[in-house]
Amino acid sequence: MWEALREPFRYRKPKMELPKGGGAIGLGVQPGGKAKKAQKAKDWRATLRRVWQYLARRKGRLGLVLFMVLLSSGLALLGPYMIGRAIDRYLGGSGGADWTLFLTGLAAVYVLGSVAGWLQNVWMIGIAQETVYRMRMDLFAQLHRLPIPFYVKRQRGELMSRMTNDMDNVSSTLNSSAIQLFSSALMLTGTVVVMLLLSPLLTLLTFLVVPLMMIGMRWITRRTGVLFKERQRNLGDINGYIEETLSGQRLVKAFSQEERVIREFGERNGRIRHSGFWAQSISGFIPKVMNSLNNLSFAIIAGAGGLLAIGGHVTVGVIVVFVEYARQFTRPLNDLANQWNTLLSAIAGAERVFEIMDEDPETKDEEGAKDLGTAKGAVAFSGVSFSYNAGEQTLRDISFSARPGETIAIIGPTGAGKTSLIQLLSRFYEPDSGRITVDGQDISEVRRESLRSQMAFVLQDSFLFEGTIRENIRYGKLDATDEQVEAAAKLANAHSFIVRLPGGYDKVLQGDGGGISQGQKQLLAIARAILADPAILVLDEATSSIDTVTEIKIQEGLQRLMEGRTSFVIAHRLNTIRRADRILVLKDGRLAESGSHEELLEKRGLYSDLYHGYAQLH
Ligand SMILES: Nc1ncnc2c1ncn2[C@@H]1O[C@H](COP(=O)(O)OP(=O)(O)OP(=O)(O)O)[C@@H](O)[C@H]1O
Repeated sequence: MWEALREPFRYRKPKMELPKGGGAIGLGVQPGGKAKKAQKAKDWRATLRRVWQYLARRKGRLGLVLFMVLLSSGLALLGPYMIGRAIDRYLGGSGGADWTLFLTGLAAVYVLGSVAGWLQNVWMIGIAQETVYRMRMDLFAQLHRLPIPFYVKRQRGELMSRMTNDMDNVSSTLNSSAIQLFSSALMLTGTVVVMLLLSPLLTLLTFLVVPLMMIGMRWITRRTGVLFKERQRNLGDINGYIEETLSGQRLVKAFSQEERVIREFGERNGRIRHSGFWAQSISGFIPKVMNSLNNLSFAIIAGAGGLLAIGGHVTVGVIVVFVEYARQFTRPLNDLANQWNTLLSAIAGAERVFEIMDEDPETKDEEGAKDLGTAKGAVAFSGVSFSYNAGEQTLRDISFSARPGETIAIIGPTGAGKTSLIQLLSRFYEPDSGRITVDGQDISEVRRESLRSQMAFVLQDSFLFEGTIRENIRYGKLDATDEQVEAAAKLANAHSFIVRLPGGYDKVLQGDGGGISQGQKQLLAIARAILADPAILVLDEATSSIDTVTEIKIQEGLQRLMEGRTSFVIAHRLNTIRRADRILVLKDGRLAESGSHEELLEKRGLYSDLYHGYAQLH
């Protein structure tokens, strides 16, 4: 029974999976010898240095904060000293006349100390917020500069966790812990100096407890450092899982996987509970250990101080000052230990943020890359080969050309490379060899943005943002007037369904087009592409069945969209294929055949087989 109750809380040494490219922060319980430890230390120092680069942008303000820290620490040392001196003077019989002055002075010291502490906090929060603001901006910008392959490998939720949880960790540490650490270190030094000046012997005796404190703290932080880092990673993991299962909600329901999903979530949740429990519980020891050792130091001061006072080596005032200072030096030590953990988890967060910032962004446009300008739409592939992973060629030696305004249908069995071909044209990926040109210009020599601005995509699953229908269509051309938006919607055959919706063009769509049908989503995507008015169009024809009326509307809308533009259609409908100026038949990454419908039928090759097979099915 007891074992069963204990089980969820049993401490298991965490598995050390260090994040890619990062490294554990310093306190070193991980295996790996000296070299690894040195590397880790270097890693966390490098992380701190990078955070410092952000902080350093507000050097002036930071200087003011440091001044306030100095002032408040100095005043905190002065208070007890004044009390000790007053006691000695009183006991020595010289008190009396200047008590009012003394009390006023003491009050001034404490009030001023509080004001300085408050200012230091407010200013530091300002600096921290600005730092986190800049880091968040940089991270978000970087996320939008990263290439598509990066996203293929990552879970969206896990990335979002870096943007939220990890940034929050950095933020809260900068807000308070960082400056508290500094102020604690300062207080500690100041206290020791004054204590030594007052009585070196009593100082030494008081400090007998320090090695014990150090050992206790080190024991604790060695464990919690790893656990905090693990908790952070577990949080990222669970966020990824939540995002994935919520996005795939239909799939989960369709395959009745709810129970399994809940169970798997439970396992992840359990890991967070486990690391969170141990990290918090072990770090919760710190104040207890410190308190006990603090009491021990009081006892030493009282006992040894009493003996020294009887022997005439110190005054009672000095003992009072020591008692106060003992409290003051254990508090910063306590703070140091507590803040150290927060700092560790912030460093872990910052490391995860910088890890993304260090990812290679989309290969930069070549030096001197040109603007494509307004394209006519002549597209040519010559000898293009491509692989996602080294050694596994996805496209081999593809060559074809399309004149402006032509419709090119791309067909072929699943996995033949149709989508990959389109991805190369839009430079989501770069070919291993060969050349792709638009209007005779090698697309690797033009600015990506100028290339993509000449293209529009209508994919099977067109994405709609949360916002009004009008805003969603306008995404194709942000400066379009309301009239232009409506004209595009009319051409796309979307107008009639939009005006029938409550709110019409101002109806707010929930996330990804919730609240409208699949066919309606496609009509909106077509309207968006019409408004963008691109020279080159990429269409991925829907394979899902849509009712005949909507289907006819979509076909009409698409025909209008394709007029006068070079269109690449991953085609599934016979009508589209037959009407195309050229058909590219892909098989196993090769261009098996190309030509018009009639030409290819005459060849009696792969296309003819596919066509007849398809025609029989329909
Ligand atoms: N991101 C990726 N990383 C590695 N391999 C990939 C990736 N995307 C696709 N592939 C592989 O490349 C090959 C071609 O895929 P592609 O998506 O281009 O085929 P497709 O003809 O569009 O297929 P479908 O008709 O099923 O959409 C497939 O074998 C696929 O497994």
